[in-house]
Amino acid sequence: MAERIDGKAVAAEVIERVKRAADALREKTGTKTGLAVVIVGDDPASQVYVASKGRMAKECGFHSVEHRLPEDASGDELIDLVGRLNDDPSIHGILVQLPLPAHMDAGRVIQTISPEKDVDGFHFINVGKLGTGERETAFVPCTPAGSMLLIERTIGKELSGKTAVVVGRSNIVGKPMANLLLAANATVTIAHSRTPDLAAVCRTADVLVAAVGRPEMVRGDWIKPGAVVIDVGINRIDAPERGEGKTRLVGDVAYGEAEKVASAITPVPGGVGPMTIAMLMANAVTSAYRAAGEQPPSF
Ligand SMILES: Nc1nc(=O)c2c([nH]1)NC[C@@H]1CN(c3ccc(C(=O)N[C@@H](CCC(=O)O)C(=O)O)cc3)C=[N+]21
Repeated sequence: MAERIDGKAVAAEVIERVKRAADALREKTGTKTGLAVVIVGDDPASQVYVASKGRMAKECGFHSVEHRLPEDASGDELIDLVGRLNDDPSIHGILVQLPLPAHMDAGRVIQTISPEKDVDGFHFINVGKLGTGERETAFVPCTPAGSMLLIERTIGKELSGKTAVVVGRSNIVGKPMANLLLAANATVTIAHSRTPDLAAVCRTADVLVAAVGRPEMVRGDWIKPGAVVIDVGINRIDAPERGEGKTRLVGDVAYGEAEKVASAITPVPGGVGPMTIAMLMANAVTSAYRAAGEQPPSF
């Protein structure tokens, strides 16, 4: 049976280190790490995520602010708010919760966030820095950064000689994940919905990262025996066996099948999800260190 990679436990360790780093910075320079989360509309899933980000930020001793705009706010109103946060020296990290309402151009909004405060790592400047290996001053997107930390904890930092397959090519997960694996010297393939014989490609992977957003798409026989499997998917599906109208979370990997083949695998929930939030806190305190002219710790 595969080892179950405990993302919740690793995330708690990261949070502990963030808390200590934030305290140390405050003692040395008086800088209190400030994180602003902006949410537009009242999508219930987004509310839950934003609430847990706020809770975690407070736990880290941050100055934590939440800005809520109505569903029918204009793109310009949101951009004005981002501009004020850019100019506010008490704020070191800005996160605009995605998805935004359809009438807003999310890409345009993200590019108005100051790259120095872009703790999601979605701004072109940060994307370019990651792509060119300029890690010292970049922000790495939280989900790939957290996934990478789980891989390091499981098989180490050095992936030369290993084959990695990332299923999914989003700007938020797939592409930055591939860049991180490449930087660790893995031989990397990015596969996606139009890849012929996806199962055969996945079977080449010593490290398999599933980020497609399709419940339990990756089956047990897609997995190379002994592979490390990172399941980024968070899919809410109906669970009538739990009672009328009940739902449950599943990943992009059929866990029960995969754990019989893999050497290690992340569960859903309790795997990559908690790491995403922990890395957001790590990016925020890193930003505060940079703003204070101090060398941030590594997480
Ligand atoms: N600008 C922006 N940045 C984001 O990082 C961002 C976003 N927008 N929009 C939404 C997605 C989703 N996301 C998650 C974070 C934590 C969990 C998490 O902690 N999940 C728990 C379970 C949560 C539950 O029970 O629903 C787990 O997997 O164990 C999940 C999803 C961040 N996102």
